[in-house]
Amino acid sequence: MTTTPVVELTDVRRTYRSGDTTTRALDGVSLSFAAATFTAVMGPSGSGKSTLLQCAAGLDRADAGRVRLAGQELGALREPRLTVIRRQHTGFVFQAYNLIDALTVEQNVLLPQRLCGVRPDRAWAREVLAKVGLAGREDARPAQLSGGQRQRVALARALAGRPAVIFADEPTGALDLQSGREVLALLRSVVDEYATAVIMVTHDPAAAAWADRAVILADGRIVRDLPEPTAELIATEMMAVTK
Ligand SMILES: Nc1ncnc2c1ncn2[C@@H]1O[C@H](COP(=O)(O)OP(=O)(O)OP(=O)(O)O)[C@@H](O)[C@H]1O
Repeated sequence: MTTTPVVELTDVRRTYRSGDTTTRALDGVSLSFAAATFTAVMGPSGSGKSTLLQCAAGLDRADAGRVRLAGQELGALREPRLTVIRRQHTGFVFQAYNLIDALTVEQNVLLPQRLCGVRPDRAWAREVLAKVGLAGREDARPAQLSGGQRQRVALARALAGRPAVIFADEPTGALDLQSGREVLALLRSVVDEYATAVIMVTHDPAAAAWADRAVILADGRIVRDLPEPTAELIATEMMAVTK
């Protein structure tokens, strides 16, 4: 069975210029991500992981190459349309949760729908909150929750729009081991139960081992693409590229 990739990058390049300095953050990256797959993006600091995520999500524009998201080529789109595509098809989870403290848990989850002008689906919000283990905490404020619980609210918010792909940038970076594992197990079950694609940047080989695939970047290029990676294999390969 062949399926159209949810996200596809073809020979993507992204260069940053500041003053006389030019940095090739992405230097010819081609990758595709299918539905119901969990990919970890790894690599040394400065290797281009966040840039890859931003370009794949349409938050940053490639200088050259093609990015397709949910069947649409992003390079051809102007900002308002790009925003619509992003809101319709993507969800985001960040290391710092990015919740709004003045809103309740449920209001945070429904915020992207309100911003889209879509009628908020409270029943679905409650379902995704139950999915992440927060049934009964709908009226709490983020400040009343632990870091792990806040990240689970962020995941519920990402799920609320029924995205084809969730981009997660170091989602366990600020969490203790146990809370981090809970978030990773949830990402895994979202992939398996909802057929969402998850693309997660992480520095942690143990976190990456929850994925179906680990892609390792160095100097803006893909240097490893490992199927069914174990933490040991990832750690070994990371050492090899960091040398
Ligand atoms: N806005 C920017 N302006 C100038 N240079 C940038 C900008 N964003 C990223 N870079 C540079 O591009 C390269 C790749 O950065 P990127 O943040 O994608 O790497 P990363 O692998 O995510 O790093 P880290 O693991 O430290 O977060 C780095 O050399 C970085 O300094």
